[in-house]
Amino acid sequence: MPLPPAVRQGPGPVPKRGTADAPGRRRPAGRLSLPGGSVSLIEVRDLVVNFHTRWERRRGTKPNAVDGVSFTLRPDETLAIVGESGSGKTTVARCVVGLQARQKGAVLFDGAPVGPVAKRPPATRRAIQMVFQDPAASLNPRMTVRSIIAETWRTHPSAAPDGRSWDAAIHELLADVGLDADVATRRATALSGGQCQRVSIARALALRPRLLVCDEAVSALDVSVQSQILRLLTGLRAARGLAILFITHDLGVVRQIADRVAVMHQGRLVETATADDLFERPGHPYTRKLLDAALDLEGA
Ligand SMILES: Nc1ncnc2c1ncn2[C@@H]1O[C@H](COP(=O)(O)OP(=O)(O)OP(=O)(O)O)[C@@H](O)[C@H]1O
Repeated sequence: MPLPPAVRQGPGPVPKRGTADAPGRRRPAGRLSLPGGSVSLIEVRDLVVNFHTRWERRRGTKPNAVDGVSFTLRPDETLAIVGESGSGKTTVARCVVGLQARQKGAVLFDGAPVGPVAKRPPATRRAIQMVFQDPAASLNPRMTVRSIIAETWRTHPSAAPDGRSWDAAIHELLADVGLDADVATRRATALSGGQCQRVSIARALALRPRLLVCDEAVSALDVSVQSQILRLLTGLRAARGLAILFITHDLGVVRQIADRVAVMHQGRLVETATADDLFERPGHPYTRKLLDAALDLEGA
């Protein structure tokens, strides 16, 4: 039995059905105004994704991995998507980045529909960068950190530093993520998990993105390093005017980083609220269950 959507939003007035965060209404493509007059950086509209085999499609009994998900993300906010394992969070994130095909729905960037990453204009590809769960695995072990960052500029020459040396720009990026300049000459295999994740973030920042999609980006790190990386992301967001879409199953992480939270359950988005509202007044029974489970874990 599908759960009914309970959509709330703040700060500002509760949106009526049909505003950018309310499900169920289709709008023509174009720039999208949110309540409060700002424009959405990302709008995901009625997204449906499944991994059915032909046989499963014919039987029509297996649920979709993502089933009619809609949300918006403002250019300067951090939206966390939270939910238990298998609820569809990563699939939504991969659709936003263009790494996952969809059966239905749309992803709009700056008001314009965007498709698979290979078909996106270079400027859009640059603007949306992803930081993955396993920092060591997402860095080529045979390359130095310098080469890893320089490679992004070879792929996207328009993002390469202008009028100064690449080494100087790489050292500046490393400083921005809290790493010493000598890390540039090391390989990922000679770095800690936290250092690798900082390098992954520096690599993403090298392309001057407008959106960072972080998929369980701190799950593989121990708790103290998690907090450092979350503080780093919060600082970078403010300094660089970034939006962050943060995928996590961990409500403790949500509390540290998110402005707003979207809760997914069995492929559906069941509640969207400000982080404060969600923790103080969870609106949906599934959200309450998640919060209770997190409290039980804390108390254990
Ligand atoms: N490539 C794939 N092929 C087949 N099924 C897939 C594939 N990717 C995801 N799924 C299925 O889609 C559903 C949603 O998966 P997804 O990875 O998006 O969930 P998630 O909430 O991110 O879970 P987790 O927190 O464990 O990563 C799951 O049932 C999963 O088994």
